[in-house]
Amino acid sequence: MDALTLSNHTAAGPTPHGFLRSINLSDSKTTARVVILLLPFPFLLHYLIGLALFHHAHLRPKTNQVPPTLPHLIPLLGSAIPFAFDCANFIRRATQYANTLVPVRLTLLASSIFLFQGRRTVAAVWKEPRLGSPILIYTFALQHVFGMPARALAAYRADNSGSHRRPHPASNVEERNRVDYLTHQILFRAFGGRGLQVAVERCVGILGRELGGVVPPGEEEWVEMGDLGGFVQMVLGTAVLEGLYGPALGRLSPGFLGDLWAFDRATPKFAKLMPRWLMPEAYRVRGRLLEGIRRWHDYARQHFHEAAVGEDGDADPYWGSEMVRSRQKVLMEVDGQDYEALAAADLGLIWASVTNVVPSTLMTALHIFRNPSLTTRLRSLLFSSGTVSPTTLKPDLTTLLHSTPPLLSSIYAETLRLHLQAYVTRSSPHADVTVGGWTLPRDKVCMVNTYAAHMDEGVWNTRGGRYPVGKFWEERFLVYPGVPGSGPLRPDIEKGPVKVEKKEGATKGEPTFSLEGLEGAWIPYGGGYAACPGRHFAKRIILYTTALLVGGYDIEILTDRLEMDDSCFGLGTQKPKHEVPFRIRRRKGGEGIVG
Ligand code: HEM
Repeated sequence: MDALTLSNHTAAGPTPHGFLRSINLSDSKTTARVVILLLPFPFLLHYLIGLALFHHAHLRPKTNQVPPTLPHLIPLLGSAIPFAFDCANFIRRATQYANTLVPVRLTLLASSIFLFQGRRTVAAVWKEPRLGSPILIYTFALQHVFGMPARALAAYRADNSGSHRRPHPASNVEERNRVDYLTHQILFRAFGGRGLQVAVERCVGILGRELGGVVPPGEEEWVEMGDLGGFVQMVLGTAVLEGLYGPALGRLSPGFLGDLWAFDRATPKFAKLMPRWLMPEAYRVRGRLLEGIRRWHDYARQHFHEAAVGEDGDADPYWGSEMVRSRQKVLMEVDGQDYEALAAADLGLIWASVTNVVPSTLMTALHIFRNPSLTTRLRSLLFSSGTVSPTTLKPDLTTLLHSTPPLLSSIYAETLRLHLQAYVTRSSPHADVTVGGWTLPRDKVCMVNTYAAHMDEGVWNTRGGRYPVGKFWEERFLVYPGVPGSGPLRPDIEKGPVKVEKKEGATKGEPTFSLEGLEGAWIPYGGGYAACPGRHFAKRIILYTTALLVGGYDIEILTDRLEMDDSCFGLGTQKPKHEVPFRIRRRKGGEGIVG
């Protein structure tokens, strides 16, 4: 008889004591088997207790409770593996309870973070001024992704004064060390008002020049190319980089833009703290980028003079813009900063300003040009609305902003909804904070995931499942007058008091673009005081580039294949997994007037 077979049976079966007595523990093989059999029990027990607490918290919620912990098997490891490696699926599963998006606490390698999801909860996070600072994630990124030296990080870590003009009353950080507030002010000036206008004008001018280099004016032959992604990265990437940071950076380091895209692909690995020996090439690329920025800074320090500032009152050929000049002055006053630290800070800014707007434009264009009838329809609207001139075939920036065809606005919003996969991070360094009926403990990390919000079937209108949340639908954000059930929100949910943007293009009988009721639901740029400072710039660049390509060029996509790459989940805009071959030619002026 096997040593595990029970010897002490009762009428009702073996007793537990009999079971244990019956095991022949002197047999080491048997002991090992027993240990192996019993090993999962503590983990299972831990999981079951977690599960019970999790359900209890949702079924009998207390006012302002801390979000419950997602049950997990292994205590210290927690949900770290699916969080890091099965990101998109895990986030969707972890934030759902009874088909509703809910906040949840995740255990990750002995620490914990809080995911705050659900459109009303997210809207409440945006409105809470104590959650207005992203300094925590900013510091993490500067250290682990952008390579800022430790001596310079101390000032960022110490800054608990917040992003607002008035420092938090419990903070005693000196004014010149308020790096969070000071850098935000510079960004607000650069990407708001006049700063925004001249920056966009510079970028679109360079975009025209770059396109002309690929498809020369006057030529109407098709040019075939291997990858639309590479093409947009090159022409629009150059336009944004040079428009914001000036011509010297790229001239002194000709491989800079290529390295920036290689670095972008490696950012998830840097964020997961992968060491140098596991990805030496990525570290080399980052080293080259930092060296290129230092070279540019040195050159600008030597050559800049006030008279070099151009007619727009902003650009100069050395630093590139007022934004960069101001950052140099302000950051050099902060404790512990030096030229190396400033290079890392600028790598962060350059990465943020190029690597989302370019793939977002690419995906907008790709969705349009993959669908020839959509291209024709949009082209016709661009000409009939006066957005694109029928003679030059170029968009007019002012008209584009004031009378964007609602279809183009809807395509833009739908592209960002479908492809934005970013974590937006907040914390409250001084006190616990209650938002939307949930409490975030002091100094804990609160994250909002844009993908979870954008895939929320409880919020988005799918016209009864005809247009699933995971598929592109160009009309999702259009409201048709007199058509019940049109518009981005599910018809059966309350819009609530929130209104993000006025409807555009309201002409009798025609559809209008609407973001009504979507605060906390459509969040590609984050939200609240710390929302992406480059969002107005990004919107203008995406709309302008799309209108320029649709109005002035024919583009044929030479493949039906479109799979998306999730490897940068959490860090920004999705890109296609494969190359997208295409051909492009200029259209003839005057031909564009359709319908
Ligand atoms: C489609 C394009 C873009 C998307 C989807 C996007 C998205 C985001 C998101 C989600 C955040 C976090 C916001 C938050 O914490 O609430 C962010 C932050 C930021 N974005 Fe953008 N962004 C885009 C383009 C740009 C551009 C063009 C610039 C600069 C010109 C820019 C500069 C920044 C900066 C500097 C931050 C960090 C701000 C801080 O320190 O708080 N972004 N962006």
